Amino acid sequence: MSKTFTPADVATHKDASSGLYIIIDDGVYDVTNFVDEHPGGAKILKRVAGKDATKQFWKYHNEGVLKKYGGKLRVGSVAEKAKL
Ligand code: HEM
Repeated sequence: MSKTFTPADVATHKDASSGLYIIIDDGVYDVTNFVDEHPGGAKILKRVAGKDATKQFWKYHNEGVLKKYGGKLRVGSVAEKAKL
């Protein structure tokens, strides 16, 4: 199911109780159940939860990562681009 989120909606999902959402490009990803298996570590993902992590994401990953995990983790799209 795909939803449309504003950056403000995503910002409410920044801890384990509300779920950990991050924005990459125009996508919103729920990484709540992924943090513990993230090869880059849980800490770094928790730090960007609720935020636009596009810059950080593309610094450490390539297209293949979103192709592999995007289908499983993507919960929707951002209505407007977050200001960095
Ligand atoms: C949907 C979100 C994400 C997914 C599915 C994901 C997945 C992965 C995967 C599969 C790797 C292993 C390396 C590779 O195959 O390229 C990795 C490494 C890493 N990730 Fe992520 N990641 C996500 C978000 C992030 C974010 C937002 C950050 C930074 C804030 C981050 C930081 C890192 C770092 C530092 C590494 C280690 C790179 C290295 O050892 O060279 N990741 N991630």
